Amino acid sequence: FCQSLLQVIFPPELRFACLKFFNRVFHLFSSYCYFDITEIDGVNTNELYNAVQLYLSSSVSINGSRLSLTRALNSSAITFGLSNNDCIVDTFNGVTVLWEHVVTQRQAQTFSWRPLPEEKRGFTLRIKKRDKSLILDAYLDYVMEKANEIRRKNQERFLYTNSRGGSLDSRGHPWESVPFKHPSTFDTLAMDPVKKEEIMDDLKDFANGQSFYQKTGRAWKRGYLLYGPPGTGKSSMIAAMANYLSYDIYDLELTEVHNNSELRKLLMKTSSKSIIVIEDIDCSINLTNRKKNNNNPGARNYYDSEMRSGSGSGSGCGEDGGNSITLSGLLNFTDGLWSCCGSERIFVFTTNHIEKLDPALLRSGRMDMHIYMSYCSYPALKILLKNYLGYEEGDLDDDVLKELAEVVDKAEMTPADISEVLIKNRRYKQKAVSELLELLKTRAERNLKSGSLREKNSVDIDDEEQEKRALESPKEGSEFEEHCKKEEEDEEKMK
Ligand SMILES: Nc1ncnc2c1ncn2[C@@H]1O[C@H](COP(=O)(O)OP(=O)(O)OP(=O)(O)O)[C@@H](O)[C@H]1O
Ligand SMILES: [Mg+2]
Repeated sequence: FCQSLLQVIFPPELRFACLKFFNRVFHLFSSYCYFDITEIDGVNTNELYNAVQLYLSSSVSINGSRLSLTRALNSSAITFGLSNNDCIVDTFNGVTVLWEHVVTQRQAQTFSWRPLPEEKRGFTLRIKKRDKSLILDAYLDYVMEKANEIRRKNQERFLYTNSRGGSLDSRGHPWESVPFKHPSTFDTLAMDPVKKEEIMDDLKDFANGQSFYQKTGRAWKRGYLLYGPPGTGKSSMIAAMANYLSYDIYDLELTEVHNNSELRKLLMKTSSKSIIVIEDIDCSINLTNRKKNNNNPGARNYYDSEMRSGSGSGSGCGEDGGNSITLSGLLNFTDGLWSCCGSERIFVFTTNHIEKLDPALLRSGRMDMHIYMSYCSYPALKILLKNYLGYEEGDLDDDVLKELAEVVDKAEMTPADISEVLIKNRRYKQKAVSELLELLKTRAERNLKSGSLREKNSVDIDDEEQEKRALESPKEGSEFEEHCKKEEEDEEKMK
């Protein structure tokens, strides 16, 4: 009776209005403001909700008494989250904020274009009114950025290739992908530790250099040229770079690209935080024979004028059977205005023959760092012995180490050759070392006899010299550049 009396005196409309009024008064005098971030915003999923959830997963420690655990599809990690109606305090720029995870049952399903979950989930952010203008925007940006970082770390990364030869998939994507699982890291990479450290620092500086690139007006990208004999770890280095920075890899098969505009489209479809790789660049484009009457009809010649234009050759029919990609197109790809559609990209070219590359590719500013992957040196050998046999610094006899140090440079063996010997005998460590020593000695002797012996220093100098020569050979710019200039002049005349 009382209940129905109350309902008569206070009909629901009146009660609702009262509640609203008290709520208003409360908020007027409260020193806090509240922001609701609901999981579903209208009909769309609210990206910010997912970001907040991920971000809080990095701050919610395992100490919490009740946490929700999730593992997303394709993810390699479990993330912790706030349980229903739990709170967590966070600080940003010295300001404290409170996050609450609010979960309520959804009212009887109203009409919707798509079925909604039974629970209504959202985060409420509480900030002191006086702090709101100070941090809100910057804080939310920070949350989004952190969430992306976590997502990238947890997410399996991908290796993309353009092996379909220009055709698109059902989503209009020219790249095919597989999960990237290469185990190579900078720890497993056998090379001079000082050089390795230098490369790792360079990569970290690049990845953390957003403000630097902005300040200096440079596109946020970096180019590495890896050169050296086969089996010295160029591909392994690329995998290590990707694993170190948690980047995706786009393995660009130039022979599958028909013209420059296709190359540009491929570039536009790459995501940021990725490494774009062109392996064996000297084989992909004919950089040796610079004359038109080249002996190798299958290879592409970037001096051919129709090929250089790229844009006009939509059909992609050059005299070389459909490929009209050019060096200028390639340089535009890495250097031109298109190269910065998106950001945080690393270009890596590899070659076994640096001397075959056009100086236009080597000139400073094109490829920021030239990395020579050398035959196995003594410090690199120590890394291989540690990785394959578990030998630490003091585990091996001093005499054996001395002998190894003496012959390893003279033997000119690649880390790939040496790891073969070690893998074969990995269960018999001593046998592995003695067999390796024998092989190194034989190779060193053979090299001595065949007269190809070079001291380590002169090896380095030779390669550097080779590079220098390649850079210096054209006094007035490369043949390629002169050719371009001449063509421009011809065009002017035609006009
Ligand atoms: N520096 C290195 N450190 C560790 N392992 C190496 C190194 N170099 C080569 N290897 C081993 O040898 C194999 C071949 O190496 P990789 O494919 O990286 O050589 P590459 O320089 O890319 O050769 P290519 O010029 O033929 O492409 C790899 O599986 C790797 O395990
Ligand atoms: Mg390789």
